[in-house]
Amino acid sequence: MTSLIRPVKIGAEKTKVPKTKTVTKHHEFQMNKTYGQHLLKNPLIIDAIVEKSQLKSTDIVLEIGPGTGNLTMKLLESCKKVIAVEIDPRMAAELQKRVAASPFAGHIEIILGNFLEVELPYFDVCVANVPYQISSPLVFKLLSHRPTFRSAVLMFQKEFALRLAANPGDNLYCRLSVNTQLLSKVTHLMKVGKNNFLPPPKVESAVVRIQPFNPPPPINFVEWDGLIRLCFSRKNKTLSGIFRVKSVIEMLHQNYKTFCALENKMETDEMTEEKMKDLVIRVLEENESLESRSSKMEINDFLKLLNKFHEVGIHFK
Ligand SMILES: C[S@@+](CC[C@H](N)C(=O)[O-])C[C@H]1O[C@@H](n2cnc3c(N)ncnc32)[C@H](O)[C@@H]1O
Repeated sequence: MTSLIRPVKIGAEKTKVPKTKTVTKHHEFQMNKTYGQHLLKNPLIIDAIVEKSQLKSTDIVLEIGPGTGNLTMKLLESCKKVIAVEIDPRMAAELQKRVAASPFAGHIEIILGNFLEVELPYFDVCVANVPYQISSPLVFKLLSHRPTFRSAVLMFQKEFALRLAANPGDNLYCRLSVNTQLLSKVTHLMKVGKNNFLPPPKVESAVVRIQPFNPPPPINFVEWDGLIRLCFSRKNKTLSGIFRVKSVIEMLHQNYKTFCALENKMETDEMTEEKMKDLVIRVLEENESLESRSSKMEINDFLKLLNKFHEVGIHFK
């Protein structure tokens, strides 16, 4: 359930049996591990995140998972308003109390709910130490939000952050890297050690900046992701090897027939699986991609390839 809360209704939602008991400056809380509750306790890291966010005094900032407000209080000093989406009513209540006792009482809106399910309002910048367990859907929810925001400065598990920012040839270059970098510029900003959190997580962390391209590229993301999913199914295999597999040809043949039906084109009896295979290999050959491996391909290489496939009626969804 999504609701705008003021005042916060404590106990509106049941929380799991707590695992870790943590005392912070403001309260005694029992942290809920399923919500990834690791509060930022180092003020220097908090200051660095706010500084890297390059906020304007007129900005509306979206914070995902404000917790007890350690980052929120700093954000409030640098912007017009913070909209904070928090799933745990105990955290939301604590935040509400903390802000009410500060000069920023009228500058916060708390949305109690699951970030992945709430309808997001307008915001200029997103800043958050996010719950790591929802990192991937969180990024794509932000990137599909309209109107496009200016930038997001986000703390993730280190390996996830490195994947987001990875370049062709890097070990961690993957589907997540190309899908994110198709839609935005990703910059790695800093590493953050476990001991800056309370309680410390098991993994190291890192902060990245994501700046969505505005306007977004005019690409059918379902088609794009279909191609990318296939190419990265074995990222070190040649495209020729990937596309010759029988199940892949069957899938592309089926897509071809569906596409013809949807476009009211004559169902071509002549298009057999054998011919589909020849067509696919011809496209790869003409595009000089037979020996290409996804692990080394740039975003533009994939875009060019997708266009070539579309030109001959080959679709990925
Ligand atoms: C890593 S803690 C960060 C807390 C705080 N921002 C800080 O840095 O001290 C993640 C926060 O996200 C909240 N959270 C977890 N899952 C969420 C979800 N799906 N939607 C919104 N908030 C969520 C947790 O309750 C917790 O407050």
